[in-house]
Amino acid sequence: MVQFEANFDGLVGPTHNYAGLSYGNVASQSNAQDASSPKQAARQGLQKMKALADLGLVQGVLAPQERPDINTLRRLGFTGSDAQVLEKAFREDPVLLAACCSASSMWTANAATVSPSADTQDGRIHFTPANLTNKFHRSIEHEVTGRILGQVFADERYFCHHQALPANEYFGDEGAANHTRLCADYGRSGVELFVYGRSAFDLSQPAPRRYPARQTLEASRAVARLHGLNDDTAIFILQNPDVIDQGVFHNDVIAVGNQNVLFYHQEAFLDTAAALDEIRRKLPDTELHFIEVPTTEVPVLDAVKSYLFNTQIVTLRPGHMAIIAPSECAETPSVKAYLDKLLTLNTPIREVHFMDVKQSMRNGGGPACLRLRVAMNEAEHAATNPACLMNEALFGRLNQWVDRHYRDRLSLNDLRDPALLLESRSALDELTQILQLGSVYPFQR
Ligand SMILES: NCCC[C@H](NC(=O)CCC(=O)O)C(=O)O
Repeated sequence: MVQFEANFDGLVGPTHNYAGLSYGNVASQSNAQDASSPKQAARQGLQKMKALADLGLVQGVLAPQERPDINTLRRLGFTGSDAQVLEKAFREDPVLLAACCSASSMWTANAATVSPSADTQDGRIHFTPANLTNKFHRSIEHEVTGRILGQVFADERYFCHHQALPANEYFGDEGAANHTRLCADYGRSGVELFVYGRSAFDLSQPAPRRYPARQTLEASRAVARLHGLNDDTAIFILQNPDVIDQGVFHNDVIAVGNQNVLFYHQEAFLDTAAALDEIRRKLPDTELHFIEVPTTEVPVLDAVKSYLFNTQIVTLRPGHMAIIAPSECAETPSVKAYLDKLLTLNTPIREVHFMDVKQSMRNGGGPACLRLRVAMNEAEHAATNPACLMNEALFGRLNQWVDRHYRDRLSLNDLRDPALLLESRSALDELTQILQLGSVYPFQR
C-alpha cells in the first residue's frame, strides 16, 4: 500500500503575542513585550501549509486552543464575570494572564508524539499528547490537544490515542520536537529516535546547567512503551547539554530527519558515534545519509539564530527531497553558504525552499515547530477527518476567516480586553464548524 508523510500544522490563534514566557528559548526572551500581528502570523502559517500542499504533499491543519483560558484563571482563584477575571489577573499578575493567553499551541511539533502503524505492535497509529510540564503556558494545552487529535483521527480501527503522561517534571514530555523517525520507506518499519535532555531518576547522567532540559529519558521511554515500540525500533539519545545551554531547548533546533536522511549539527548529541552506530545496527538494509554540519561552518549560535535545523525535509518523489527553511536561513551568511553547498553534496536533499514565518520565529518557532508529522497509508488517510485537510477551498475559507476575526496588532496590554475574549470565542466557534471538530473547547461544553 502507498505510504507517505502528512504534515499537520497548527493554525495560529487570535491571541498570538510575545510574552517572553519560555526561559531557555532565546527568541522568546529577546522579543518579549513587542507587539505582534495575529493576522499576519496566521496568514504566514496558512501560506506555508498551502505551499506544501502545492508541492503535492498531504497537508493538514490543527485548530488552536481557546485563549484567554478563563477556566484556568478561575482555577487559580480569579473570580467574577469573565471581564472581571481578566482585569483582576492583569492587575495582580500580568505574566500569568499572558501565560493564559498564549497562542503557543501553534507549535504542533509539541502537540504529541506520533508513531506510525508500521512501527507499532497493534498496527495502528499511536498518539500521545505532550504534557509540556516545563512551561506553565504550555502545560495547559494537552487536554484540548487530545480532544482535537481525537476528532481529526477518530477511527479506532486505525488510530489509538493515549492520555498525556503524568504532569510532573519527572515525566516532562515535549512531543515530536524531540522525536525523529528514520526508515527506508514510510510504510516499512523504521527506527524512532527519542532525544532527551536529562534523566530524572539517574542524576549521574550529564544535564545542562543554565537552561532547563524539558524532555526526560523517563518520559521518552514511557511514550515508546505506550506506543508498543520494541527494542529494535526505539533508540534513546542524550542531547548534548552544552547546546541546551546555548538555546537549543528542543532537539528539533539542532537536528532533523526524514526517511534515510539524518541532518544534524556536530554538537547535537553527547555521543554521536554511539547514536549513529545504533541506528546503523537497527536499520541494517537501509542506505543511510548522515549529514553532519561542522561547527567550523555553522556555529551553534548561527544554527539557533537561523533555525537551520528547524527545517522540514520532505520527500517530493522517491530519493528526491526538499528542505523547507525559514527565510532567516537565507539572511544568515554561514547558513546560506552551507545550504548552497548542501545541494552539491550528492545527498537526497536537492531543493531548498525559503518560507516567511517571521511572526512565529520571533517566539522561537520555525517551520518544523509548526508541524506534526503523521506517516500514513491510504486507508489511514481516508479515515482522517477530510475537513482538516488543506486544499484550495479550505485555504481560501481559512484566510477569509482570519481576515474577519483577527486583529492586525496585539500588545500585552490588549490581553485584558474582554472584547478579545469574545472575538476569539466567536472565531473558534466558527472554526469548529469549518473543520468539523464538534465541541472541543471548554466554552462550547
Ligand atoms: N517548538 C517551538 C516552541 C516555541 C515555544 N515558544 C513559546 O512558547 C514562546 C511564548 C512567548 O514567549 O510568548 C516554546 O518555547 O515552547
